[in-house]
Amino acid sequence: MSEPDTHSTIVALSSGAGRAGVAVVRISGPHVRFVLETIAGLVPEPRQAVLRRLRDEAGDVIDSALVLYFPSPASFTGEDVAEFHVHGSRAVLARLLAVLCALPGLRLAEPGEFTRRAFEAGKLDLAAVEGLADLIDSDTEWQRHQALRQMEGALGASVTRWRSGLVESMALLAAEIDFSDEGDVAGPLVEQAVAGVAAVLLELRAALGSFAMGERVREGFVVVLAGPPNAGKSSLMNALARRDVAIVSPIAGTTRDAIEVQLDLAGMPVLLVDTAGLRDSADAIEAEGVRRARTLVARADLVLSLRAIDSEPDRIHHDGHSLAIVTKADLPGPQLPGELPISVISGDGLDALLTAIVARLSAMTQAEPALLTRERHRLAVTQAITALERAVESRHGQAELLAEDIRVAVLALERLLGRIDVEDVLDQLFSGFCIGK
Ligand SMILES: Nc1nc2c(ncn2[C@@H]2O[C@H](COP(=O)(O)OP(=O)(O)OP(=O)(O)O)[C@@H](O)[C@H]2O)c(=O)[nH]1
Ligand SMILES: [K+]
Ligand SMILES: [Mg+2]
Repeated sequence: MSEPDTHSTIVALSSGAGRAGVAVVRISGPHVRFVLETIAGLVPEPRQAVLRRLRDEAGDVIDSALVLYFPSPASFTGEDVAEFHVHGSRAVLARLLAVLCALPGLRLAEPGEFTRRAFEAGKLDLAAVEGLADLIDSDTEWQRHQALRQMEGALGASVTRWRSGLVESMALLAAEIDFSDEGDVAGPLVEQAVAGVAAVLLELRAALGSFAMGERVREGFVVVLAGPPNAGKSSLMNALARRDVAIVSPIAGTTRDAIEVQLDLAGMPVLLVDTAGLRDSADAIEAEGVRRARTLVARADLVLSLRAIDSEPDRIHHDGHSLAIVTKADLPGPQLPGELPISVISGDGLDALLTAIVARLSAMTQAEPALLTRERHRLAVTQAITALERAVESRHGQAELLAEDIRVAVLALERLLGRIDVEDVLDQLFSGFCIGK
């Protein structure tokens, strides 16, 4: 989106497209009061829903609607905003949008344009905009929880606190530079400034530690099914997904490509991956499948390591990275200590397996949702940490150099909230937004 024009009033369907009981059309900009008078015949009291017939220029009724008015500045975008809650029919929406866009000064919004106006009015910082995007995309409880916290400004509040700590240290250094004689050793003000920086550093390192978790919650924990051919990997995949995602057959080497399915396990987003049975194969395609399976096992958050109960129990691995599972427990055979028995035929052991998976993944996480959720956040905080480490480790006593390192860190942190470099991030983010957000 290049140079958005902010003089027009933007119009969009803000609820999902398609037939529905109710659809919400939202407008924002300087012509909102005029639009309300023209099509609803009045400007309602702020934030109070009124039931009105909406009419076109010829006076024909478009639909009856709940109409809401949010005067500037107390609105989502900071501008005058109105909402029309109409019946969610394609014909009603087509007519209403056509009538609105025919009015002078009105046009359809571009994707993310409401949010962009909110950002530009200072209603949301960039991290909060990202939180809003994640909330709209959230599929599971964990994602909703994390996104909501970010949208409500958790990262923004932390950055503001870190920044003010650093600015205070810079002020101490400025005082030191102004008042000390040249050649002096580090005075008490420098000591105090360095202590302030060290305190912020501690918090930045803790936040960085939460990044892996934040990214996992956004993108899903990767859980990989692995084991020899015919161990029952695809059968378990289908049982956990509750549908026929993967082909199951008694022929060893049935699965070749990795097959992925997204699951919501007790609110936790999981990407479950079925893989080719691990064995040495002369078949080039199967061998490639096995190679891919090994790569997936290496980057998984958790490996479900399967063995059929009627197979030779040669080796068993259940390290911190994997759960040992013995399949086909409805058949006779030896069960090894530490193995979780399951049968997709009887359904035995499946609930216990789900509980075990959730427990394993939960153990990787902390109670608080992560502050950093995107690579952009990780980069900015890493840059700030690098600059501050340089400040406290090697610049003792050199007030000017210290102040410069702190300034670099402050700039990196400001990037998180969008005070600088904002256009690139916004363009990328809003291209993923739907119209009306
Ligand atoms: N009795 C019994 N048979 C099972 C069970 N789970 C899977 N099977 C059978 O075992 C055979 C192999 O199952 P798959 O799910 O295709 O095994 P896989 O590990 O995906 O095999 P590849 O993709 O070839 O590596 C099929 O005939 C399944 O019906 C089970 O719990 N009990
Ligand atoms: K098979
Ligand atoms: Mg398979």
